[in-house]
Amino acid sequence: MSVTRPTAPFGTAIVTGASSGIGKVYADRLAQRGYDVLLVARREDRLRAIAADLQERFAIQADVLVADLSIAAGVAAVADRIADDPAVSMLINNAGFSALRPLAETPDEVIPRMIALNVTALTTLSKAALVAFTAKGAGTIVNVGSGAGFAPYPGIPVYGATKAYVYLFTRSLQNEAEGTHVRVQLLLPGAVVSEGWDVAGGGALERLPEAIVMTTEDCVDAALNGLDRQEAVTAPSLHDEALFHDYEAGSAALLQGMFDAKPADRYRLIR
Ligand SMILES: NC(=O)C1=CN([C@@H]2O[C@H](COP(=O)(O)OP(=O)(O)OC[C@H]3O[C@@H](n4cnc5c(N)ncnc54)[C@H](OP(=O)(O)O)[C@@H]3O)[C@@H](O)[C@H]2O)C=CC1
Ligand SMILES: CC(=O)[C@H](N)C(=O)O
Repeated sequence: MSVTRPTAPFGTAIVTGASSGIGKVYADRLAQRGYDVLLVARREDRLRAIAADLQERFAIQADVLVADLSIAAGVAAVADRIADDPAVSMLINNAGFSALRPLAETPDEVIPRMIALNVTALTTLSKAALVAFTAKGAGTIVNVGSGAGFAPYPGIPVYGATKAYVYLFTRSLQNEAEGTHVRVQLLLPGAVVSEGWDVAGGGALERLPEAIVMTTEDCVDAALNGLDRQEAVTAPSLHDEALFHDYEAGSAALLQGMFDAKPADRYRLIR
């Protein structure tokens, strides 16, 4: 006889990039809060070990979806799950990678792969979740950007630009979700200790002063605290919130200032 397990009270949280780093801690904390979790990444052995551990410690359902989110089939597998499983109540769009190299030294294949994962997958899955959550009148989307998306930083030309995209895209998504019961949080970590720095290469983490690098646990606990406080944007390591508010006020003024039928005086031709 088959036994149907009751759905967890909070539903199922999908965590992309759950096999290590920030995503692994998200899976842990959400399971602790009583969510069932669906863990997504490429390394199946790691996902299965994490899922087994979470099930044992928190008595929740932890499933695994092995998918490469830099290819369309992998993204479609997750999007289908969001569309088809009414228990899905949260999407943590966390999977991403960086390459610490100047553009001229970045292998050609890395560029489309990074954009596919950091930009296309996050966008496609956000859309799938927005549609599904709007239809059922509830749901939470968390998009993981980075402090590196706010200004050009040497050695990460493509990565920084993908995170600038995550910022602008997610702020727009929040406008679109306004008036619905879909919540969208933008998480902006600073520097966080994770395997991501090994993937990025160049031993950069070791060169950073300890005082500016956060643990994954502190990052995710602050992120969830921000979510509980209904924050739209959570930047765990940003102590001076005014910096962010001034940035947004400045960019809104710049946007307005960009629109005029006449060229600016400095471009007037002197005859
Ligand atoms: N660490 C930091 O300082 C900062 C990190 N961030 C962001 O945080 C997020 C998590 O990074 P972090 O925890 O540091 O790094 P990790 O390398 O520890 O985690 C990245 C996760 O993404 C998964 N992943 C990578 N490529 C793919 C792919 N093609 N398809 C599916 N999953 C993939 C990895 O799993 P697998 O290899 O098994 O597929 C892994 O689970 C990223 O978006 C990153 O940009 C933002 C700011 C700072
Ligand atoms: C610079 C990096 O690669 C880092 N993952 C970050 O987002 O700060």
